[in-house]
Amino acid sequence: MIEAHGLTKRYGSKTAVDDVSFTVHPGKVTGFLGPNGAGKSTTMRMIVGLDRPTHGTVTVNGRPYAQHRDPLRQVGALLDAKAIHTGRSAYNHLLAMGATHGIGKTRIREVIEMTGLESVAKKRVGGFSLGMGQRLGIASALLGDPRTLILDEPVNGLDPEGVVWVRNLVRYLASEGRTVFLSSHLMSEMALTADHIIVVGRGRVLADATTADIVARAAGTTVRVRSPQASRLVELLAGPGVSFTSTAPQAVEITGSTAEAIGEAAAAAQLVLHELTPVNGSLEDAYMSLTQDSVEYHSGEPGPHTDHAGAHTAPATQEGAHR
Ligand SMILES: Nc1ncnc2c1ncn2[C@@H]1O[C@H](COP(=O)(O)OP(=O)(O)OP(=O)(O)O)[C@@H](O)[C@H]1O
Repeated sequence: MIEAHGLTKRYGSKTAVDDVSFTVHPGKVTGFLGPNGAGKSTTMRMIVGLDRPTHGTVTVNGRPYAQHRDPLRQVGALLDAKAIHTGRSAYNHLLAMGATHGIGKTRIREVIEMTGLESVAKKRVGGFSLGMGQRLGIASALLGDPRTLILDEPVNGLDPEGVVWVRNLVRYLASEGRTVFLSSHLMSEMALTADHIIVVGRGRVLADATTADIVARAAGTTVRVRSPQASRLVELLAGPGVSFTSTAPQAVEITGSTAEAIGEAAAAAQLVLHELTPVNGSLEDAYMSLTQDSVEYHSGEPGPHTDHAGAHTAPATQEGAHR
């Protein structure tokens, strides 16, 4: 279990983490999402005592990290996969880590096997690919068989097989009753992996709910309609907050209304409908709408009409802008 209360971190005038409180529960995979610079890594670093909070507290399994006598058995962390002595072999790296906790060769061989590093375990870490480095970082985190795992971008650099492997591994670890807290920018992967999600933006918590609840917020906001009288239907439904995107002849996606309201309006006007489908939202949709005001580093639109001022593009609420 990880418990943060009023956690705050300032670097000079920059507030990286701003009065953040949350609980990460055992037996679940909790995803930690947020735009670049939102404060995820800083929060994770404070959890494992690598950064000192300016205010507030954070405990892991009931105590501040530094007060654990056997930290490797309490918390396994992957924070920066490159922060490993490059001259050592993977095996020797794990041996050196294990020596601090009396962890023997049997466990080292076990984690090497679990992470698929058998064929490169005796090679120098300096020659590792990004994916192999990530696997070694995960092996290091697992070494002490910890009750809590904190993984910052664990699938970064992994191939598709590796991504699925991490998903299955963290789900298995959570099913054993461990606390698993991981960050990722891959929304589709997070949707498949996490039971619960905490979203941060500009150092503050924007959402803390089950993945299903967060996705549900974005669901049902768009309804796909096909009708031979689509243009009549658009005229009928036009109003504040309702927008339309024509997707094909006689087909339109309507945002800002519900399937029930559209169906009833069509029936009252005796308009024929061939399709009336609420379009399920995705975690990405929900994330985008939650963080749209918290993104610090905006990209321009692709193509020749890039907004060179780098200004915030308007949310997709105008006609034709939704998809
Ligand atoms: N040591 C530091 N000194 C000064 N500012 C820092 C330091 N570490 C982080 N920051 C700033 O704090 C903010 C939060 O950074 P952090 O790395 O925690 O964000 P993040 O959510 O992990 O971002 P990303 O998704 O890009 O990894 C950023 O604006 C960053 O520039």
